[in-house]
Amino acid sequence: MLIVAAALIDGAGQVLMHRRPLAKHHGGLWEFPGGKVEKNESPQAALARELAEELGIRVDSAALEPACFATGAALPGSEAPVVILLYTCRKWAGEPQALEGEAVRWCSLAEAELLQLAPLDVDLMGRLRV
Ligand SMILES: Nc1nc2c([nH]c(=O)n2[C@H]2C[C@H](O)[C@@H](COP(=O)(O)OP(=O)(O)OP(=O)(O)O)O2)c(=O)[nH]1
Repeated sequence: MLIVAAALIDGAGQVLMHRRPLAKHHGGLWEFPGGKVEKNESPQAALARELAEELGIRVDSAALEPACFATGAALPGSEAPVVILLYTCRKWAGEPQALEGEAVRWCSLAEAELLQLAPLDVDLMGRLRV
């Protein structure tokens, strides 16, 4: 299963983290915002769609820069391993809000590393260079 996620980085070098809905898989853990790539969708288009749905911001595909990836075991009921592609993004329109999740917060990378992160987001965080 292919997942895409974004490290939104503001002018002060802070990154936006998203807290997953409590009732979902890894509920309450923090992650880079994003979600599943649908059939016949490009990763960049999927990420722009997920950021609009989840945060209410508009992102141009050209503003998404590939950063790193992480892989994990298949989810229960699926045989396909989880692959997450992380992009950095420094330009968007609108103010990010938690439209679907529990919360969003801006933090320095050092602060973000101390959040209770979803397992694959721990790997992404360790590989992210901004
Ligand atoms: N960000 C992140 N996602 C993970 C990890 N491990 C893991 O299995 N996933 C899976 C869970 C979700 O199915 C998917 C994230 O996509 P999503 O946020 O759109 O999925 P969701 O739980 O809202 O599921 P759905 O209601 O859309 O079906 O990636 C992880 O460590 N970090």
